Amino acid sequence: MDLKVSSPKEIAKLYREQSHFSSLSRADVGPVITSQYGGKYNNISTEWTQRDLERNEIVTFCRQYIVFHDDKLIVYSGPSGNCTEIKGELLSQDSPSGEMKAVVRECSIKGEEKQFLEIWHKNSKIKSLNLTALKKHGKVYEDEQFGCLVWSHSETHLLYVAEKKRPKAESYFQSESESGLLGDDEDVIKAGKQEDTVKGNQFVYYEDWGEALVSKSTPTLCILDIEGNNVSVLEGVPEDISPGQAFWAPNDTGVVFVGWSHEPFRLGLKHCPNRRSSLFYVDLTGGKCEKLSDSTAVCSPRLSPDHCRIVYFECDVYGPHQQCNKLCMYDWYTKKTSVVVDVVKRGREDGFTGIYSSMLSHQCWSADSQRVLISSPQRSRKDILVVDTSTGQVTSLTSKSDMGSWSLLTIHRDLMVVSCSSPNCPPSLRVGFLPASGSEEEVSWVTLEDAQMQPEIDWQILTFTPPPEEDNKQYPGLDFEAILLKPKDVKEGTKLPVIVKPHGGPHSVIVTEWLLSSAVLCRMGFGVLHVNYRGSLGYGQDSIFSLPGNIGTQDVKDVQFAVESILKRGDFDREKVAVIGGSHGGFLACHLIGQYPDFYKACVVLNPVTNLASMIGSTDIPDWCTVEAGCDYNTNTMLSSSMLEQMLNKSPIKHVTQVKAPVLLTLGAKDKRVPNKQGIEYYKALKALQVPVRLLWYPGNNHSLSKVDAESDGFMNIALWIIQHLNL
Ligand SMILES: CC(=O)N[C@@H](C)C(=O)N[C@@H](C)C(=O)O
Repeated sequence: MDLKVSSPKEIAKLYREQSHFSSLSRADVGPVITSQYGGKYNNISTEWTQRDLERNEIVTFCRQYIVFHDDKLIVYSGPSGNCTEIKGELLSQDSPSGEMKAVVRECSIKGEEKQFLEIWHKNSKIKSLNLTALKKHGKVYEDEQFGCLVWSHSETHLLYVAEKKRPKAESYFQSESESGLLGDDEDVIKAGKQEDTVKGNQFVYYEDWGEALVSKSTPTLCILDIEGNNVSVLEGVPEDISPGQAFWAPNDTGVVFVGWSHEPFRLGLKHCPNRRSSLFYVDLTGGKCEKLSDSTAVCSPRLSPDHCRIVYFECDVYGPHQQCNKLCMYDWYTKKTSVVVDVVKRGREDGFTGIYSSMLSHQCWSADSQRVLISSPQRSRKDILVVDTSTGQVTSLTSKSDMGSWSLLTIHRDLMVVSCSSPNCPPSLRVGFLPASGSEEEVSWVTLEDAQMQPEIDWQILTFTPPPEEDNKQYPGLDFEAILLKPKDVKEGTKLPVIVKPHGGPHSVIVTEWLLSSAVLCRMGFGVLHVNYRGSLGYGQDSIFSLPGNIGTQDVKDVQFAVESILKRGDFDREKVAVIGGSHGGFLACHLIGQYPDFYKACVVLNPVTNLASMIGSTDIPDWCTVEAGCDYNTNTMLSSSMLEQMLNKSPIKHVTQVKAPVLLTLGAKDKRVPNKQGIEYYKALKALQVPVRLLWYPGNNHSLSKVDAESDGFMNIALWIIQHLNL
């Protein structure tokens, strides 16, 4: 069968075209304004990201909209201007009244990177503080894990997280003039102080928080007194705790934050909400710090609009990296904690399968402080759920819609701003009012920004029941799903080539949302099968727990079963099957070509796990290797030969001698999660076995391989590799 699109020029054109669709990253609703004619309206500010292939970067831009309403229904809405690119903003936040805006900006002055904290009011920047020159702390944290920029309720102070100031280190052999003690560092003079220096500490190792959090080691809570231009580092946070995700307590008496334990050493945090952490409160006057939650793993605390309660997610420490969350609630005045929504072992009759999001939206409460909104995978969809905090009842706002997946961007006085998309429809922007309790299903959405549907793509969710011999004895009766993308209007009798894509994690999920590379592959003429094998998020805790100890078998067999099942339908060509996977998905791809050597005709792996036994000593998440191999973990765990054997036995490198499929590897030079030595180990084995192999090396890229050139070059190479080896 000829592909619709197969020449490099045509593929690049299609990729360029499809990468113009932008994604929503944020929305903020301004205060309600009453017009001179009595009509009420809100301004909505949205932030979008888009790949700019010419500039080789992801650009962020904003667009404003206006929404007229009567507090229940939207009567008129539309954009109020064109897009504007946002540059250099690390963090930004409107004040609670909407009168002011704070921005942390990074810019280069005379070739040196500086960070500024700016306050904007009406049409001017009223303050710009050079945080770098102040030298109260290191770089400001802009990441989602720790970072925040929060106005006090009184709008007089700002709270943010920054790296703890490190004493200047110098060699024992540095002369006084070289060391700057007699020097003329302009910023030091302006700041009015000389720095303490420590000799012999230049090469001291600082642990960091791993993948995507490199150079983030010791976060501190910092407060700017806006009137006094004074930045202070908050005291009272316990020495063994790294604080983040902070906000002001009711009445600004102190600060509430999540504190992660960093003793005896730091473990990677990205995709790992299962790290020992608690909710803390530090009092501003006495510096007294108290724990508000038990020592489990917590994240995303959010204060209710009436300032009486805090909701947050909680899960177990260690074990599978991502699990079903509990939604907990702390009452500020009674100091009592309750579990609002518990862990769900198996999907419920009403369709609710548990909470699997890693983050709550920054604004997630209904106006009356009774209900909380959560976007979460529910099997292969992502839906917006409403939780009644007094009854624990969960209702889906979106499960009945045709759109595949929904995310809440924000909610303000019950006006919800959401993003939705499907595998054949890029993200669009919608708004709607949260209906009264009990009538949630009556929600009516108004589209602010429509997306261009891709009519050439067909998609569906397939459900599979594993054959009896593959049922998990400890967790029987679990099913799983796959999302199949197929080109529309295929000539009768044509058998399509198919690309199988198992996701990484393994405790993650692919939902029915816009997926750029799959959309392009589908438009080229491939069937694309995303398999959410048992162990994926969104199917209940039992499904997650069924996998550790069984990786390399249960997940591999589920993927193979899904592919074999679609081949039986007759639309696909059994001789033209390729597999692509990244990380644990790469682990599965390598297993599949090793265990089914005649089945797959081409394989592509992105930063794959190939040998757990060799990965454990170099990854930022050594616990992942032990837990997934079926062993327990705690920080005192010392390796034994039997553990290493178990890890090796579960690894795809065990099957490498059987491999026949040509393999393309794409590796990130700076991957801390699955260090590139994993890919190189597999590459060398294939070379020795004379299996066709090609390795692409992306400098400056980490585990996600998400820099624009790595992603686009990677895509082209992947597509051409598959075309070549499937003889298309
Ligand atoms: C927990 C984790 O990061 N596991 C990796 C081995 C992995 O598979 N990561 C996934 C989430 C990825 O797609 O990068």
